[in-house]
Amino acid sequence: ARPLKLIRFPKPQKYSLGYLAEFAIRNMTQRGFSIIDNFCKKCDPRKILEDVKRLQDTGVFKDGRLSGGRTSGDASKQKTELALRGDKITWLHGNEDEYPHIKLLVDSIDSLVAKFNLFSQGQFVIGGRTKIMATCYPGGGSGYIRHVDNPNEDGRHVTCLFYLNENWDVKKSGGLLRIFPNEEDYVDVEPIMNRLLLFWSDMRNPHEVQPAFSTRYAITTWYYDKSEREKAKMDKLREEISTLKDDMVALEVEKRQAE
Ligand SMILES: O=C(O)CCC(=O)Nc1cc2ccccc2cn1
Ligand SMILES: [Mn+2]
Repeated sequence: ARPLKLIRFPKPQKYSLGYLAEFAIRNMTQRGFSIIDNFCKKCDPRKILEDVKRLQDTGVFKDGRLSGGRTSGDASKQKTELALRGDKITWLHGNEDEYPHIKLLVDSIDSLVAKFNLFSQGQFVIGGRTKIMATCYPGGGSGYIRHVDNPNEDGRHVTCLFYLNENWDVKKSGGLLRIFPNEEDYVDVEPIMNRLLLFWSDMRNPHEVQPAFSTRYAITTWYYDKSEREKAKMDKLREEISTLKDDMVALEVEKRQAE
């Protein structure tokens, strides 16, 4: 694999949302991902970090790996498990008044992504998003093994990652997000304060978080493609109906046996 040169977003002037959306789509179409630095204009990103830390102090962050893989509980394997999935996460709507700066950030990302439909040439239609995920990698070598966000067409089309790490030094603290947009290349993205990273959520962008040795915060949200999401929901309903039918047959058989 060879490192791809990271295109740095030109020094931001007062770009319109329309321009940013067009820039993001153009880059994502060409390279699978796009980076917008100094994304937050209206709010101070340090205030967003304060909100996330207050949220964290309420104790709602859970081990990400518990929702994913299993932990062995075996101390010797702990280091590896930490590198595989060491994130601590919590979900929120993003409109909570107790976290006004997170709300401001989410509203600006929503407004940017809403403009994507103007430039998608019908390839996709953004319709809605998941809840907001606040994540903290507590350092100590915590990372996230290479994965694809949406490998099975669950409807998620664009991953949006907003980083909150002031003066992050990769040499000291690791924590690079490495994206593999194709078989030969990879791209290393530093999780720096006020950086918005967007990429297609499907198989086009396998990615990993390399072990972090300082506390590393981010806010993530996924935007749905309307039709993919509708189909995924329909498939889920069909699955539930067929399970209910099986249950009914089983009950019918039990009833007969009891008679
Ligand atoms: O923090 C970063 O730079 C990216 C980390 C990352 O990929 N996180 C992540 C977190 C996830 C949590 C639940 C389900 C799927 C998930 C996929 N990706
Ligand atoms: Mn991911």
